[in-house]
Amino acid sequence: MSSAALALENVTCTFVSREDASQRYTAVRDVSLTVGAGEFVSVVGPTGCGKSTLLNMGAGLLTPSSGRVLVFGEPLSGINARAGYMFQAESLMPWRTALGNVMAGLEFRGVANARAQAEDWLKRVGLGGFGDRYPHQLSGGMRKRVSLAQTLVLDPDIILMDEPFSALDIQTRQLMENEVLDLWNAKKKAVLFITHDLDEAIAMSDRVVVLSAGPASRPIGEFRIDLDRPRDVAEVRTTPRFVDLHNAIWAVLREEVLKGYQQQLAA
Ligand SMILES: Nc1ncnc2c1ncn2[C@@H]1O[C@H](COP(=O)(O)OP(=O)(O)OP(=O)(O)O)[C@@H](O)[C@H]1O
Repeated sequence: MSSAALALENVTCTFVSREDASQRYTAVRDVSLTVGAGEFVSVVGPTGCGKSTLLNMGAGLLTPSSGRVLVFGEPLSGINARAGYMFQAESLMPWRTALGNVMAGLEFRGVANARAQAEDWLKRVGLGGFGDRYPHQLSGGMRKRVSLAQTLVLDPDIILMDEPFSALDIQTRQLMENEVLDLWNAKKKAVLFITHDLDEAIAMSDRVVVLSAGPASRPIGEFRIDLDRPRDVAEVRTTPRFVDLHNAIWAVLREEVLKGYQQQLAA
């Protein structure tokens, strides 16, 4: 049997409060989640439910309190070297040019033709002529493209994305989503994509997993997205099948979003 690219097996993550060590908070409990090789999986759920916690465990940045993480069948210890990450926050080094940022990971690995590979990836994300610009000389969308090139230039087998486009305006965001889908289509890497935006999750994914509101979140629904590919994220939203899927998933998610909202008000 071929093993999944990434498998979280019965993982629980309990945080100890910094202020009071006797206080504990279980963010996620007994979660099992797999991403097959070449599969695009999104996790949606109310704010604070533990989506980033799951991703961080997959990245090896956080060790589960119980359960385990498997990467292509092997138990993960330490940082997941087969994964590339793209987070919501800006991750570019302000003192390096766009090209310098894309090259950094390759240089760190001692790759011989780092410059040529980085230039190639900048072209692929539509920034061929912008290699010598510094991050502050680029728009928000361009900086995201540089981040994308920075992640993909390392050719990771698993791509972990935590709300990478949430800071962008809707048009730029849809352009970026389509670009990611095109790049993914060409290479078919395993993707774990975290978002609070159900439309985005459906438009991009092969499978959408819904997490319950915290504490002790767990998956409460899983939906296969059988929309044809290639997809245009803006166009696909108008198809009847998309609307059906949206209604079905929202029926599960709605209650949890309301619970999450109430908890925030109470906190
Ligand atoms: N290092 C930590 N120490 C203590 N509690 C934490 C820590 N990291 C996360 N938490 C708590 O765990 C819960 C889950 O956080 P997480 O960031 O995974 O949620 P999320 O679903 O990604 O949230 P959002 O949608 O708002 O980004 C939250 O209640 C958060 O406050």
